[in-house]
Amino acid sequence: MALVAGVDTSTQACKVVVRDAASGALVREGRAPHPEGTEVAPAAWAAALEQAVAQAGGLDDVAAVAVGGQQHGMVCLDGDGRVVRDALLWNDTRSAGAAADLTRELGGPQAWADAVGLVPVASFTVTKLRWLAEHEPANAERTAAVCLPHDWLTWVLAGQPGLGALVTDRGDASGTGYWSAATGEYRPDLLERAFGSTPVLPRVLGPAEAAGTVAWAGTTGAVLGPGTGDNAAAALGLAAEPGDVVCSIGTSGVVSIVSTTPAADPSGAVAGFADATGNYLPLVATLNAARVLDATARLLGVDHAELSRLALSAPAGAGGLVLVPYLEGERTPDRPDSTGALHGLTLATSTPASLARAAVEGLLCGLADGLDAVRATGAEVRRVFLVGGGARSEAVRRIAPAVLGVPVLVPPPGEYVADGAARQAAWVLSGAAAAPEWPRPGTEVHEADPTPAVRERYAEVRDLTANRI
Ligand SMILES: Nc1ncnc2c1ncn2[C@@H]1O[C@H](COP(=O)(O)OP(=O)(O)O)[C@@H](O)[C@H]1O
Ligand SMILES: O=C(CO)[C@@H](O)[C@H](O)COP(=O)(O)O
Repeated sequence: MALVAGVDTSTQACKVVVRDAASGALVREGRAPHPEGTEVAPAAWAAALEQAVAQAGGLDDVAAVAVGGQQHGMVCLDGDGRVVRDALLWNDTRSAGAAADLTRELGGPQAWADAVGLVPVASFTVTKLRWLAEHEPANAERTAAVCLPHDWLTWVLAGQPGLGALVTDRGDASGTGYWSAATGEYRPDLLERAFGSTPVLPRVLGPAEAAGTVAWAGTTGAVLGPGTGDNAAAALGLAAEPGDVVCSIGTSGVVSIVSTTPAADPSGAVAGFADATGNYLPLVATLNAARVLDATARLLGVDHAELSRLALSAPAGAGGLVLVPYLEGERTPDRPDSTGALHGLTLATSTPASLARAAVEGLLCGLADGLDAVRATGAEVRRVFLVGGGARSEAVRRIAPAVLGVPVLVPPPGEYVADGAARQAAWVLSGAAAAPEWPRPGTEVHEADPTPAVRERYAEVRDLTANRI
């Protein structure tokens, strides 16, 4: 029995699954937390990987490994392969001004959508590089190569074999802002425009192209997959097909759709990413998802089970209470400096149940706007899967179909990003033309009468927010 391992180096934690390459059966798993914050030393990801791998029983008997990871984070390496500064993560908003400058300088949103399928916002790597060039010129000067969290961890697993050996894949490259999913090419001119020079970039591998072999922490020889961004990995883990939407409620809220055609949305709502199979993955992401539930539970002094019970005990619309959940600023819509807001407080709505309901509905309204934006690109939505830590909430699972206005398919709680990475590893190992057919996770179907009034009231107030001080 050949075993494969999949890693999810996500925002809040590192998760590892070991699966049977032929059947996909789960054999062992492990996880370890990542540090808080939007600026993180990559060494912390390597340490969490070691811990999670140890918990998952090691990699000695594993034939192939691949890494899925949080997208967009800027990892800068010097000429000797040392990390230049802490990585700026996808949810770090300090480069919002750089995003606006870059957009203007190239001639506006349409020019960026045409060039690389996305319009710069603070999340994308290209804006972080502009920020670095402007604010930390000495660090920019020392930067000999730039890569993403999953690229870096793949390179660490390979034994850090020199900058020329850095690799990435289409899925993650498409979130940089200097690689086009439509053409499959880097745009060094855009990198030069943003950063003032063109550091070494990872080679973009095909979906099942080997990235070398593991030489790490006493383990050698396992084949390395190219890895991919977490959302492309989740789609692969769920065996999503064209028209399938994956709605993920993790640190980020994501609505992505597998598509046979690239997207280029000049409104900036939908980013024209690639997937991990050779297709495309138009995607909307918000900065505020599961942590809105964490924060509301903390405010109310309850755990997630009680928050869910409270939310379900209140009526749809929470009696008019609306939580605009921009607790970390927001990316879609582009409100990097915004804060959250509570509208509609009355004596009647000043209850834990109303607040719990408003929190669940607020985060889901952001995702429903995302689903609308995906549809507005012309994409035909076939099915909607709901995954991520937030989908463990019963209230989220039951209220989602009402707010989204479609039935949602909820697979069992699991690590679908790590599963997708494991499936990619099995694919690379097999040398076959397509990923192995592992049994699809069964899904629970949640249906509910749509509640458009909830979205209408949310739309009335979502721009009425204060900026942070
Ligand atoms: N039962 C639950 N109800 C609501 N939120 C939950 C529940 N269980 C976990 N979470 C939240 O889900 C988030 C983690 O989800 P995950 O998809 O693993 O995130 P990420 O991939 O960004 O690290 C955390 O914020 C956690 O508090
Ligand atoms: O920025 C994006 C996608 O564009 C996020 O999806 C990040 O990739 C982080 O995801 P999670 O840690 O929430 O899974």
